[in-house]
Amino acid sequence: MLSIHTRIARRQLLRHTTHRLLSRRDFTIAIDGPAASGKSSTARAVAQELGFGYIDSGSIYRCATLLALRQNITDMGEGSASLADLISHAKVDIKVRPSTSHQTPSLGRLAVPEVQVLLDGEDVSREIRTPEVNRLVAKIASDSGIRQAVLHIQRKLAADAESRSTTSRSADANDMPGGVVMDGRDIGTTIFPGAELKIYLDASAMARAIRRWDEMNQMKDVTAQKPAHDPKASVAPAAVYPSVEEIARELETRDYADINRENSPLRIAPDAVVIDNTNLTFAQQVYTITDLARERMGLEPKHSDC
Ligand SMILES: Nc1ncnc2c1ncn2[C@@H]1O[C@H](COP(=O)(O)OP(=O)(O)OP(=O)(O)O)[C@@H](O)[C@H]1O
Ligand SMILES: Nc1ccn([C@H]2C[C@H](O)[C@@H](COP(=O)(O)O)O2)c(=O)n1
Repeated sequence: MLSIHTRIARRQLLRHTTHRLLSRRDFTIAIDGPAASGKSSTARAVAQELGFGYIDSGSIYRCATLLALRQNITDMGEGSASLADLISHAKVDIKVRPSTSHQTPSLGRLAVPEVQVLLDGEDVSREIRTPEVNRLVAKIASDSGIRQAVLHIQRKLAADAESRSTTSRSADANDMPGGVVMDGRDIGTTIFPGAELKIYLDASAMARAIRRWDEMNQMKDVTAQKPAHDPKASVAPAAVYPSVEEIARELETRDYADINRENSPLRIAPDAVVIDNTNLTFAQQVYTITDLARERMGLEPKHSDC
């Protein structure tokens, strides 16, 4: 026979555990915005700060595009159904590796986890970001059959987001409900219209193009620093790296396609918080979002001074 105290303690433990289980995916943060506005770097840092899972929805469209290129499907009229079938039967996985160090000078000291994208077990993280994929992805993403297939993958990945959460939660993250941060173009409008926090991240077209250009040049520098005996170390010819103007044109073309497509176009959700980060530091934009999330979870904001 259990004592009354033991029974009360057990009941409290059960209630606490149930609350923790129920609240694992209680909080969803949707981050939408145009290309290169900082969505994925911000979403990853926010996820790590809050100990949430992270899903890069654009990478799923990129996987579909890679499949299309590999199968030579470029006509979305005829190929749509077979590509939708291919992607819906493929296993897309997004693995987050927690980071403790800053990645680039522009990001300061904030940790931005690395993300690995697996397509049927193959690491395609680099292959889905090639110029060929960049050129085709907006066309693939405008197809309604593909969007429907990707929607199911997105919701499934979110459902087991807990296994994706960054393992090194910040000091007080254990007191928080679980959650997921997903970035894309239609997360707050279509995928999770009930998300607890919706952010529309924007920046001027020139700031976005310069940041992308900087990013490419940093990668070029890293490649150049590899030892000369490494056969993979040869620096790609300069012509491979586009100018800021070319990058700006590519971003503009992609934004135009994303905003003007019929299915689930890029829109600002009516209840979204719009953050223009043209003149913000990376830390300012990340902490603005984590503090908004903390407030909505009933917790004290931590960075009201930055
Ligand atoms: N406030 C900021 N100041 C300076 N650089 C920033 C800032 N925010 C993000 N960046 C940088 O801008 C670049 C683009 O960011 P990111 O890749 O996160 O954009 P994105 O919106 O996810 O892009 P895409 O839609 O093409 O996937 C990255 O190099 C990132 O480090
Ligand atoms: N929820 C989403 C996410 C992405 N897309 C499209 C739009 C982009 O052109 C493409 C690649 O996205 P990125 O990796 O650059 O974020 O995928 C979309 O339509 N909906």
